[in-house]
Amino acid sequence: MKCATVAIIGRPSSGKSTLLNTICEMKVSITARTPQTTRNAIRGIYTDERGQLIFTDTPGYHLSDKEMNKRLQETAVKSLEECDVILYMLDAKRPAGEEELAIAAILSKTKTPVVCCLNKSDILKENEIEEGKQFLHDHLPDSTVLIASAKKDEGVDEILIELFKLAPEGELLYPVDSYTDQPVEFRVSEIIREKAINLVTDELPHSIFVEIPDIEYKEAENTVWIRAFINVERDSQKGIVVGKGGENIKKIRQGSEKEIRLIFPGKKLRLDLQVKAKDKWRNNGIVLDKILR
Ligand SMILES: Nc1nc2c(ncn2[C@@H]2O[C@H](COP(=O)(O)OP(=O)(O)OP(=O)(O)O)[C@@H](O)[C@H]2O)c(=O)[nH]1
Repeated sequence: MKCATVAIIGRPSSGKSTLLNTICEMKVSITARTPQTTRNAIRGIYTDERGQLIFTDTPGYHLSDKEMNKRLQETAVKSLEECDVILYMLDAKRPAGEEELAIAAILSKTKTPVVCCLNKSDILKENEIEEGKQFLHDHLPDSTVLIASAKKDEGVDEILIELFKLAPEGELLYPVDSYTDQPVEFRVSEIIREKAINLVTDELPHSIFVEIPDIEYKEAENTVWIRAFINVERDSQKGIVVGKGGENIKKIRQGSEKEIRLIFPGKKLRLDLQVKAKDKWRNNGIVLDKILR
């Protein structure tokens, strides 16, 4: 049996969450059109007859001094030091800039083996593939390079083959039917956050975080009752999330309920959603500690 922890790293929007979801066949990490939507080191677990791969989805590596971005980088680097294999995702559609060089520089210094994946093959042109390969050859000559489309599930089996090749021998760390070890509150909050930011993506994608103060199972009614707060930074932003006549919040609720039900099969669901303003939570250490666990 093989068992490995795999850290997925890459620039924002390179497709890390999409790949994790394709591999784990269940929503474990939110995906969005806006970069930097992944804030935590999230785990997805893949198990088959070869063994188990435990994935950490690092936040998109992003160069900036702001406290939030600094924390995101710390989380990313920490996951690299603790894992058995690194899976480096590149979106070769975008030219390699300063951020890509910074990631490659960090990876070239680690002793952990690196598998590189040129992602979005479904939309890549031949010259973009060649440029991506050249970049990796120049900066990470010892790493394996694969080409895949996380979205279309093409080349993903080859990624698994390579990861298992590099995985050390070991017993399974999680039961065979697990696909994540995230607490239920966190998964629920991420589903709601995804629905919210995808609706108000241009106005305030990074101003939103979701808190779940209560999840209760009422046995007599066979109902899971969830209370959730969608927090924004200013009072004036509340209306954007709620939408005209409540249309946005309705869509957020409906979209979220559909996915949250999958977490509680056979049970009824009641989701109470409230939008609140939490002043400048992005520069608030206590709030950051809470959401960047
Ligand atoms: N065409 C195409 N689009 C993809 C592919 N993989 C991901 N995308 C899209 O790229 C965007 C970003 O994908 P994510 O999976 O959220 O990217 P990420 O690397 O997790 O982003 P962060 O959380 O910001 O670090 C989404 O719109 C995805 O649908 C792919 O293989 N092909």
